Amino acid sequence: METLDIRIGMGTDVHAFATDRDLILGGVMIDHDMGLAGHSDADVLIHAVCDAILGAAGMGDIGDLFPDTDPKYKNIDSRILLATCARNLAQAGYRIMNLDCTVFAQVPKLGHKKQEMAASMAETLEISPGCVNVKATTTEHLGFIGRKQGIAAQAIVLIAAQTNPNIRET
Ligand SMILES: Nc1ccn([C@@H]2O[C@H](COP(=O)(O)O)[C@@H](O)[C@H]2O)c(=O)n1
Ligand SMILES: C[C@@]1(CO)OP(=O)(O)OP(=O)(O)OC[C@H]1O
Repeated sequence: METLDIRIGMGTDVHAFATDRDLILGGVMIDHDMGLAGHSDADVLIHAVCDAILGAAGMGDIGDLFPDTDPKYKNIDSRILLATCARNLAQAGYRIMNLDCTVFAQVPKLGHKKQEMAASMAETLEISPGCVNVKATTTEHLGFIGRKQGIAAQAIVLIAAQTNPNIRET
């Protein structure tokens, strides 16, 4: 007889706006006069998703796997980091049931890019686009986001594994 092993994880990330940087969210280039500062491409949305996946699997956080002191991650496309997290998750015997995310940005407007961001992350994770939802909100001009100093993101993911109770865990 099989039992269902399900786990939940959440992730949060924040990056400051910076000049002379592209703005990339969920692996999608967003047209804006500022990008985000970071060691990698600073894709704050993907970083939150990585942390949600790692959290659900009990695998630490993004900085444990990809330290920002390692030159090999300098300006790296965060989809590569996300694909690594997905691979580690699969190797641990889990699959993603659904992923829900929120981007907190006063600017730019993101409504027209939400589907594209969801589809992009679904493609990288090799899951159905229907399993991924991306939302956006301003903070009504309050706080650092409201002052247009940066963008934050949160993600929550549900993962599941089929386990066989006849196999004793050591
Ligand atoms: N950068 C943003 C932020 C929000 N939206 C869309 O606006 C709606 C809600 O915004 P509130 O700040 O009033 O919560 C919602 O439909 C968001 O998708 C946006 O397009 N870009
Ligand atoms: C992704 C990494 C690694 O390049 O760098 P950043 O782009 O600075 O991102 P952050 O979310 O601060 O932390 C994770 C880092 O280790």
